[in-house]
Amino acid sequence: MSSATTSASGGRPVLAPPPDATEPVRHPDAPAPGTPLGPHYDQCFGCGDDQPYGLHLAVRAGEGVGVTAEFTVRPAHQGAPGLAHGGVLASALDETLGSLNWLRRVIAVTGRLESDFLRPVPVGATLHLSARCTAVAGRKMYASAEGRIGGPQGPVAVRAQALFVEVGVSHFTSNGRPEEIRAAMSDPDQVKVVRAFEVGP
Ligand SMILES: CCCCCCCCCCCCCC(=O)SCCNC(=O)CCNC(=O)[C@H](O)C(C)(C)COP(=O)(O)OP(=O)(O)OC[C@H]1O[C@@H](n2cnc3c(N)ncnc32)[C@H](O)[C@@H]1OP(=O)(O)O
Repeated sequence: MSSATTSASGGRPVLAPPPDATEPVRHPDAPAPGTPLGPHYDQCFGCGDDQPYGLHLAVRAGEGVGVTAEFTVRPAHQGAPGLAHGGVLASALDETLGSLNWLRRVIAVTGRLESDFLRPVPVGATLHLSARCTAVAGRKMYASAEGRIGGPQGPVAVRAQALFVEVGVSHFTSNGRPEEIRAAMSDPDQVKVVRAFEVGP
């Protein structure tokens, strides 16, 4: 196995939780299963309503620390003629996985995302996504996701494993552009402000 996919100690794959990892805990105030989470930021490429070429991913809370989502591939998302671009599919997986943090009420960003592309996804197809948090170790959250085509029980077209790392609000306020931060903080939808600046996706 290459050094890119193994840890420095013991040869454990970097996306395998360490032995002291714990079960993920759903926050008591997490939305009930089936509740749409809505966009966390209107300009988000993954879920924002104000991104004309964005994915407009519709994520719903699932059981435990799990979510489901749908993404319909549009012509703007092509790589090969008539087929979704792999980077766009990885974005859909990333956004779905990132939404898990809202159920834990933790601010976290993607540290590592490993994707498998198993079947081509045509324009017009709807990708039925599901993601779940598998373990937590300190600031690290381990999670996996898959996307099926032809229906929620259809064949798996894409899947991913990911590591998210908990960060403070300063991750955004120190690194993001001030104009976007100001605009997002003045959003009259205070739930969105809390998600963007106190919790994340
Ligand atoms: C303005 C609006 C705001 C909106 C907010 C909503 C969010 C929206 C997002 C929505 C979109 C969806 C989501 C998105 O797209 S989020 C956007 C994409 N992600 C990023 O931009 C993150 C960029 N990276 C960083 O900022 C830093 O590298 C982070 C914060 C990740 C870590 O740097 P930091 O200095 O803080 O911590 P550390 O280096 O001590 O690491 C801590 C631990 O983690 C382990 N580790 C780290 N990296 C990796 C790796 N690659 N593989 C394996 N392990 C890794 C590391 O070994 C260590 O483990 P241990 O030694 O403790 O055992």
